[in-house]
Amino acid sequence: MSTPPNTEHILTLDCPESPGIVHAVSRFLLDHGSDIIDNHQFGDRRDGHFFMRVHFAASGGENDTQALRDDFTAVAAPFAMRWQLEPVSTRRRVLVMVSRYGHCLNDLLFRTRSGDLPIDVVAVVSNHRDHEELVTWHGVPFFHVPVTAATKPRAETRLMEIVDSLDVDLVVLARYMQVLSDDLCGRLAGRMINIHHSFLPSFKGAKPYHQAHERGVKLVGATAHYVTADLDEGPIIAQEVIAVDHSHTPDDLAAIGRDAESAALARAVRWHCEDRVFVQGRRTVVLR
Ligand SMILES: Nc1nc2c(c(=O)[nH]1)N[C@@H](CN(C=O)c1ccc(C(=O)N[C@@H](CCC(=O)O)C(=O)O)cc1)CN2
Repeated sequence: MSTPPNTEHILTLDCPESPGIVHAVSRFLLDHGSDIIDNHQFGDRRDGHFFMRVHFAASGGENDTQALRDDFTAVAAPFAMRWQLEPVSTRRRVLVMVSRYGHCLNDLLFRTRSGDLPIDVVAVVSNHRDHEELVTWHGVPFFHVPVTAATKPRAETRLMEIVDSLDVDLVVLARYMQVLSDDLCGRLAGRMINIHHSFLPSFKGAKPYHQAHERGVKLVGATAHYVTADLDEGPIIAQEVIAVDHSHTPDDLAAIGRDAESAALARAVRWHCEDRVFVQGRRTVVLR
């Protein structure tokens, strides 16, 4: 008899702390003939909330994922779990937005092409045409959506048309330099990531490297965070810092900082697409 295929899945859940959560999950996996490959959990004692991410191999094929979901519903209900169960093979559909600075876009496109990031960049949207040739070379659809104060609502409507038509899972602001409306932030809550070019909460807003130079910092940094209506205030996902010194000009700091920006953004995109990030109020829990 041939051995049925093992399909790897990721089960993520969070819920109010309660006795028996781990037992209920492990019992479910045992009852479904699954092997646990990797398991991370965190119980936040401050606010009594529990987080869990289980990587497991189920005995059935991919078409049994819905059966697993149907059965897990009864496990989740008594604990009021928020949960998700996805095959590891699911590739998230990502739309990248960029303005003039293209280093983060270039890094994401390269990491995707090389297989380092297991995502599909399904579109790039920009308010400028500077990076159209690079995007087209990668075989990715490029959408030029110009923005002015007067046309911003129409530009955001066009963006959502593209997001919906391409079934986008995640929007990544790769140095996209336009403030997005409260409405758009609400519609993409939890699935839009921005890279801010400073080690937040230091140096919010415009020209953070000039602010940092004025302050005489010895580290520059970058912060990848979920986008909310409050500029640069969204839950932080990943950060990166690089040492600098008194000899560096603001332009030097910006050049040095570009590596930190690309590294922090790629890490945040990876963790989000691997279902490792949980938003808890103004913070995140990252199970890695
Ligand atoms: N609602 C939000 N929108 C955006 C966020 C956010 O957190 N919430 N992050 C920014 C990125 N960003 C800093 O990282 C940033 C981008 C743009 C501006 C800004 O003042 N833009 C001006 C236009 C500037 C220009 O045309 O060059 C504006 O929108 O009027 C500040 C911070 C992305 N959006």
